[in-house]
Amino acid sequence: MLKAENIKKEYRVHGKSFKIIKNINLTIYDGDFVSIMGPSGAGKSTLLNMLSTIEKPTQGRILYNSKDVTQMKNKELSRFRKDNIGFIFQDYNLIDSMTIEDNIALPLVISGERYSVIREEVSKFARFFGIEEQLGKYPYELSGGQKQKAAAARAMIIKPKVLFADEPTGALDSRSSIELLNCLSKMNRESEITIIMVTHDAFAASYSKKVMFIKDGNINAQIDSDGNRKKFFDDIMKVVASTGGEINETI
Ligand SMILES: Nc1ncnc2c1ncn2[C@@H]1O[C@H](COP(=O)(O)OP(=O)(O)OP(=O)(O)O)[C@@H](O)[C@H]1O
Repeated sequence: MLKAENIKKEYRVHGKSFKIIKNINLTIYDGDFVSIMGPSGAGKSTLLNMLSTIEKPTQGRILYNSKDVTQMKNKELSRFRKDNIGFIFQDYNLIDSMTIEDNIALPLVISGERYSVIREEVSKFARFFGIEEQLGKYPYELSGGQKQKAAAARAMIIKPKVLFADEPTGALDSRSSIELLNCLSKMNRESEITIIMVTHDAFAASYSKKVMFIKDGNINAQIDSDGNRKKFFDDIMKVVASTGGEINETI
């Protein structure tokens, strides 16, 4: 279980302070799939970065099964991330000079896994994401959708407990978005990995089980899916309309 208690984030720019996250409390249960939505500049990525331990809150606690990650020192935090957390970003963050196979394998190479295990795991995840044909290629030879699937395979190969995704479909066309969202949703169902995703896109959010809306640094609404994706999409759009939202409604 992941809990944020009274978290606040303030940035100081040229001596002026900006309160980006004002006071957020939330609980995310194991196996959940949560989207964070809200207008541009609302603090979605800032919240995601704090939940994923990339940034520390100015105040408040973030607890993973009662363990406060805001108190961890660098070494402990690195180990914690390596064992528990996966990331996918809008711009893939693949290493251009390495093949897709080597990109996906990288976390296991770093952790000193045996070569035979690495090969087996890479082909398992490449199969899951439907990119076996791309393993020998370099990132520039792939489409955006294929690159994002490779990035997702690389994030998943260490079997994280929580996968954080910041606008993972932001640069993808609708077909690639659907394929990626189907993979994420399947992974969430089958391996019970918790997924926390920032998105502008109500269609992408409709694949999750819960949407938290943030506005002006606070959570101002939260809705749950009853399993019917189309109905959930309509529910999301209603909240977006009522809170006045700047949110995409692709498809
Ligand atoms: N390191 C930083 N230093 C100063 N200000 C920052 C920093 N990171 C973010 N901000 C500011 O915090 C605010 C929220 O940024 P954030 O990226 O969390 O918003 P967002 O909701 O994810 O927006 P978008 O949808 O446009 O990506 C913005 O005004 C941004 O300029």
